Amino acid sequence: MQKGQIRVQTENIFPIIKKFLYSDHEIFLRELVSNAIDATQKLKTLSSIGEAKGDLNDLRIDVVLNVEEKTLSIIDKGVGMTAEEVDKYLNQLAFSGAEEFLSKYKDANIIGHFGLGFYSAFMVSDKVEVFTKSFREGATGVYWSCDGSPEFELNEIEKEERGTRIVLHINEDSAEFLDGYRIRGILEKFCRFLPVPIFFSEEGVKEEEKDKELEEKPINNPNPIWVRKPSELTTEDYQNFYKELYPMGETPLFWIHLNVDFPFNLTGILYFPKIKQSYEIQKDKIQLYSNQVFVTDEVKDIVPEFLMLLHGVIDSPDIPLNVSRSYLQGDPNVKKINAHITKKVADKLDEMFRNERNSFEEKWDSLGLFVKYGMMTDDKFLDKGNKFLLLQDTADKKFYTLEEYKTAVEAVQKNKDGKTVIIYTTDPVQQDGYIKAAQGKDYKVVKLETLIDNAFINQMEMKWDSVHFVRVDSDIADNLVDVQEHSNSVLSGEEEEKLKGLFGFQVPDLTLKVEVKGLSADSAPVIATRPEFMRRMKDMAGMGGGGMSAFYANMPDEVTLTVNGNHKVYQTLLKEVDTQKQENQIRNLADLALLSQGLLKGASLTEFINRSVALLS
Ligand SMILES: Nc1ncnc2c1ncn2[C@@H]1O[C@H](COP(=O)(O)OP(=O)(O)OP(=O)(O)O)[C@@H](O)[C@H]1O
Repeated sequence: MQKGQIRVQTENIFPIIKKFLYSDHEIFLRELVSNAIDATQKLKTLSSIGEAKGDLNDLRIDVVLNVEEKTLSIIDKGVGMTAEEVDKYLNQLAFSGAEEFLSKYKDANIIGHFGLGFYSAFMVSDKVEVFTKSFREGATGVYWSCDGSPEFELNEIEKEERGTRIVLHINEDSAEFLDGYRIRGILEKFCRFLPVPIFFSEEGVKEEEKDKELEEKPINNPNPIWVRKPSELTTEDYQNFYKELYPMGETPLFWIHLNVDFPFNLTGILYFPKIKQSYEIQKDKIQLYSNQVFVTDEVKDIVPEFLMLLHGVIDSPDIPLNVSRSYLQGDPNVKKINAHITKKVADKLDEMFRNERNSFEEKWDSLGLFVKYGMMTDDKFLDKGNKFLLLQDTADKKFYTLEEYKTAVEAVQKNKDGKTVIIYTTDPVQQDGYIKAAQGKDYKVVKLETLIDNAFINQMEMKWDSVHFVRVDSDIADNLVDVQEHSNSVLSGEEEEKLKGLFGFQVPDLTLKVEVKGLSADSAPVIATRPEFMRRMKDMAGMGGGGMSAFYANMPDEVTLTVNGNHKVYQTLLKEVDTQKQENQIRNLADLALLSQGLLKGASLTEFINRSVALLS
């Protein structure tokens, strides 16, 4: 028997490990199962090149909980360790056999790197025992144990089977890990796609209390599709895998299979979900793996912000397992991964747009959100997105790219500064009257009706210097492209002034501006419009935008009432001798216009109804 001291610089590293190594204690299980996986994978590699002799038999990993003895064991049939190896790898903290193995056998898929994972066992254990036997011919069994002090015990034992059994004597503070549901839950979280079948069972439990069927089923799917070649996979495979990840999810729109091996390693599948309403968006749906070990579902920093809306998995051994935010942000690989994913997604969208435009257009309702969000937040994506961003016309529902729209409206929607005026509606139903008026002038009114569009419009006006956006109800149709100075009103100057005076009343919570214009006789008698700038600011404030918009949040809505002097109703109204009746009729005309803007509410609306009834009787 050999006795000795764990060789580390600090006198006693264990308190440090317990406290600081990992904030989440449950990851000890991830670390130990990962080691068991590594040991098994090493054996496969060595066997494939003839360095390990004999049958591999059924390679599996067992996690066994014994509540009576308060132990949790992790058992593998991998390479095992000789006494020298135990001394080298377990007695020297931060000495990793994985690094050594990797430098010798380049392509092996090994999880460990740092030589620290094993020690995480001491976060939850009073004592750790290792029973191991190397695959090497003539090897004998080795026993190692350590009770959390820097002293360890190492001796030879009889052991029949090749491989390693790690027995953790769970400490009092960690009693939560003596619960079968908890352990199964942790395994399902971290080990769901590990490459060797893992089984969980309980000892010391009455036979009839056991769920035999569950114990006979592996915890994991050792062969997830992201590690397979895209050419071997069918649409069904991708859809089934999506179901496996998100059992409640609807069939995704499409997916991108990532597969990079230079300058970093990355595989994965990103799914585009169907989105009906932007408020349904769920972030934190992408899962991050490192060699099939689950790391986190908080992929911020690795995946560009706008792609957090996607679902799926990313697997990269180049992302460290014990991720910490500050580490990730500074990591050059992470930056490259981020840029690569953006490029891949942009290329895929571009390819779909060019090759299957119809189906791209069908998906635009969901896709538009990603594309717009991406164009706003990532300039590289903006460059590509400019080519496949779509604007849908309200009249014939046809889709236009920006360039196509510019060409189509060139003759009528260029303003005096040479900019294309994009006329949009945020609500085709509510703004129907305004849309009809604009269409009467051959304008193409496009739909920009999602939550993100407000911000998108603001940003694109800064990024695209040749366009200007106006909402269809921001002015009378005549003024949407360029403000018309002259007005061919049939009214005299005096009559116009009188009319303006009649409309000079106050409405609570609104700032009204009145102008009299000579519009065509069949246009409405009064049109209420909301100036673009003010409305945008208020919309932004409404969505929680800060800065300048916050200033406008508490200001009253600004509305322009354009009185159509050419409408025949004024011929009689101006001559009306009953001033009360005249006033009521004028108020009603104004209220009808406000109603069309959805701005007539509360007491003003009640008054309008009462006045209308009175006018009828
Ligand atoms: N179940 C096992 N079978 C065989 N060897 C093992 C086993 N567990 C640990 N080892 C050996 O001990 C070494 C140290 O393990 P440890 O978990 O501390 O570090 P690591 O896996 O190399 O890196 P990481 O800190 O990233 O997990 C391993 O590299 C491996 O050589």
